[in-house]
Amino acid sequence: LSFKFRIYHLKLRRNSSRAQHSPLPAMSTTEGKPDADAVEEMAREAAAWCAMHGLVVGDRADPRSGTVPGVGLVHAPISLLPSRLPESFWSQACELAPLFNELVDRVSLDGDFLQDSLSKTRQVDDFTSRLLDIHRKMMDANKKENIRLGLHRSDYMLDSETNSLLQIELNTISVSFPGLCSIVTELHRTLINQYGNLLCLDAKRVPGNEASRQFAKALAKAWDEFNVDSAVVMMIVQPEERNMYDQYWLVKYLRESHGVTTIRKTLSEVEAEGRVLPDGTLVVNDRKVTVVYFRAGYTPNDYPSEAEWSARLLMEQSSAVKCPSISYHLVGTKKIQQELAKPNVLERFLENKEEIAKLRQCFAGLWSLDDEEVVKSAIENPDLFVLKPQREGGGNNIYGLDVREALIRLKKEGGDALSAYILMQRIFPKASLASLVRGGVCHEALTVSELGIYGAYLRNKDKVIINDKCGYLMRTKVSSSDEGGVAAGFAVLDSLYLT
Ligand SMILES: Nc1ncnc2c1ncn2[C@@H]1O[C@H](COP(=O)(O)OP(=O)(O)O)[C@@H](O)[C@H]1O
Ligand SMILES: N[C@H](CCC(=O)N[C@@H](CS)C(=O)NCCC(=O)O)C(=O)O
Ligand SMILES: [Mg+2]
Repeated sequence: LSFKFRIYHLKLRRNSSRAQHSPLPAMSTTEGKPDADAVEEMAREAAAWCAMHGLVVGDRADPRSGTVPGVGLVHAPISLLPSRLPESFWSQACELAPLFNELVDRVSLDGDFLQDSLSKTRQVDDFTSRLLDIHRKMMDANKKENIRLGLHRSDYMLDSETNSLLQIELNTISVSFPGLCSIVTELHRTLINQYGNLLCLDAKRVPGNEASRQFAKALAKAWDEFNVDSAVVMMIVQPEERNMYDQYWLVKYLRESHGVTTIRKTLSEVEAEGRVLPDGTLVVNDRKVTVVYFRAGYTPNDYPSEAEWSARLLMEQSSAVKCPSISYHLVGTKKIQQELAKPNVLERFLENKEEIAKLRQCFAGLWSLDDEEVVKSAIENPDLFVLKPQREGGGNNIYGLDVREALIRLKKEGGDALSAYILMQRIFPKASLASLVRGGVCHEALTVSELGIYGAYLRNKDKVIINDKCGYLMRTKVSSSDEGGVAAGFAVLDSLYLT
């Protein structure tokens, strides 16, 4: 193998001196067989490593892969080597994490701002309307959440037009991959150590990634703050969940590092088995629950009947720490993202001028559809925009010519139809070659990446116990795909190589 690599390496040196902005050494160049062999060898090693380290997801080919743990697993879709990012943008993204954590908490306390900002949306978007109903009930009951836990992920793309790091969105509910992302970093460090000297790569340029342990620690600290020893953490999950191993990593660290027991329940199971005691304690299946961690409940698909809505309300009414609370959930909607980008709005929630400037610096163009001018230019240049409904979980955005059609249709419909959406500047990251491995098959593609920084925020009344970045998720997708998404099958799990 080393002989092959030497040949490959020499070719690589010759190639990379030619190609400008050469991405990480493309694991296979057009010439010569050996490169393909080398790549295949690495892909096999990587896939085997994934299986042995729990970097796995349910295999959609196996009907039981989302319901029976340990059945129908396949290695998580991965890139063979980490994607590169200039260190300055990495530092900028890390610096923003505690600022966004604090912003979420401040905005969550302004119930009127949330209700008013979403008031027109609720006229045309039933899902958002149901969330607002629960929020309104809590406001009317003057419900206070003294212990507040946020486990967020702020997603960014590096816009090649402006060479600036721009926020795609801030997720405040059910952020995926805090478990698996840490293992991808380990995989890449292992592969670089094994092959790096021949590829002139240095594993130390792959930043550490403790997301799984730090999220488990934040959940455990929230459980500590509530201080009921016999209580459990309850993870709200979907009836079918092929990403269950990402979730089980948190369960494992909660138990092994913090001695905290987690139970997994669907919304309908909570409706059937849950109740709130007169003192507000949430009891499910006779277990006291002091922390509810939502890995479901972020999409209308999670509420197929009234049972799921009453479960959501029951938990909100209880004294348990909700991660997220209904307020934190609403702060993470795209409409609020767009409202916060308006002039002088951040100043309503934060005092520090530098921090406000840092947040604003990463905002892409964001507009409501009340803005006639912008709607007009989006109809004329649809490729420069993304049209977004108030939905999470991937697969809901509108791109390209569909933006024009949708806007013309919505304008014809008139009324508040436009208020269900926001318009966002389309961000164009630079494409680079990468080798992707999915289902044991390795192929090279032109890709773009999206960097997510995890953040944890834990507060008890006016004491901020945790406000920190907690690792990162790099998702890499073929550059031809508008939407992306790992679960959706377009993106792979990646990590970072700082340049
Ligand atoms: N402004 C944008 N420019 C380019 N791509 C975008 C933009 N907004 C979203 N995307 C792409 O669409 C995907 C989903 O969009 P996002 O706003 O994150 O919705 P969701 O909440 O469903 O994840 C992103 O991961 C990214 O690949
Ligand atoms: N199955 C659920 C999925 C939860 C989910 O979709 N979360 C959103 C933020 S709300 C998200 O992080 N999307 C990026 C994932 C991707 O790229 O595939 C889970 O894992 O618990
Ligand atoms: Mg997203």
